[in-house]
Amino acid sequence: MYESEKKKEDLERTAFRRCEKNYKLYYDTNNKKIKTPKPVDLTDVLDFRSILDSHNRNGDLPHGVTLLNHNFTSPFFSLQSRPGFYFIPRALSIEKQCTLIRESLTDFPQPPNRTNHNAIYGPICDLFVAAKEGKVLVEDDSPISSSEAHPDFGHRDGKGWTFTTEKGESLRKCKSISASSLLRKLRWSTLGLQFEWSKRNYDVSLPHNKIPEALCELAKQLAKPALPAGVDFHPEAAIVNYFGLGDTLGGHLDDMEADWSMPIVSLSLGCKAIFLLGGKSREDPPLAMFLRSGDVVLMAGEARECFHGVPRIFTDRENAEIGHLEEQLTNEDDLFFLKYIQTSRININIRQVF
Ligand SMILES: O=C(O)CCC(=O)C(=O)O
Ligand SMILES: [Fe+2]
Repeated sequence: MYESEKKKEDLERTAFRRCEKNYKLYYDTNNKKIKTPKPVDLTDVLDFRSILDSHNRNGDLPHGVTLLNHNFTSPFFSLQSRPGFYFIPRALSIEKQCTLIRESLTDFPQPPNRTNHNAIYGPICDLFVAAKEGKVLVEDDSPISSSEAHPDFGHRDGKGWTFTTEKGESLRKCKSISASSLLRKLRWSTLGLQFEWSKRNYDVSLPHNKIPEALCELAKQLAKPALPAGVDFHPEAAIVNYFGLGDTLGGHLDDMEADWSMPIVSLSLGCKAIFLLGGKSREDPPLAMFLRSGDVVLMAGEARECFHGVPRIFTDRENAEIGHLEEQLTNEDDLFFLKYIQTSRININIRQVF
């Protein structure tokens, strides 16, 4: 057996990996004609919204789950087995969810913020608008003079990529990709201090803007349940994750921030997902829970040492649970946002780095 295969098999032996596989999207191989997802047993998935609703009806709470009620946020849950973890169901109003969805697709991926597309295409401006207008990104072979090249735009070998509305013959000689495919393939963008994925650390030398004021204020408010009175959270960086059908986020730790007593404030938008919260070892069996649009998770203190990930998002009508967004995003201007979010999930997680 190759070393890499052996490593993979070893990895699959961990409790976290087995749990991921349990919830991941697989297709039924028996039916070759229609692609049908394999059914998944969801009975063990914690559902904090229904726990809250049933608590409001009859006062019940499952063992090990605590409900807290401070006056600065909606009611929120903590778990006896995972100190430092907090779940705030329906923390974001529908209007706020819509605003954040719009921003995540327009402003947040704008340079100098970087996205997964930077490595191949350099910085891309106005991707969402280009996708809406049916544009195509083409490699421009003409050498760019140094006066034309923007210092942040990282054009390599004097070549750059530009959007065009041209179609057909003229594009055949160039490398090209449609803006709508690029939008579908957008997996992350980074705000504030830029996270450098290859080094798994922040590169403070990269050009960056501050976290947008409204997002900063929202995160500060939402962080309060995880912090002692009088201690403030200072957002310096955020990662926006974009998930389409079949996309997952593997089990990981976020350990590149200096002060682990500070929470990671994590906002869910769009289609419902399953979130796995493991323990300090990949061998600890994770807890699975639903994350719906508008839910917020905080991970501080000991919970910062817990492996976590997203093995599944649900994009089908019944399970996505985005009816409230469909009712809200009905203006002509919003239809392209709606079309995107009907089959996607967006996560914004906000961090204090130093
Ligand atoms: O998508 C999520 O809910 C979690 C995201 C996350 O853990 C991360 O980006 O570090
Ligand atoms: Fe994370």
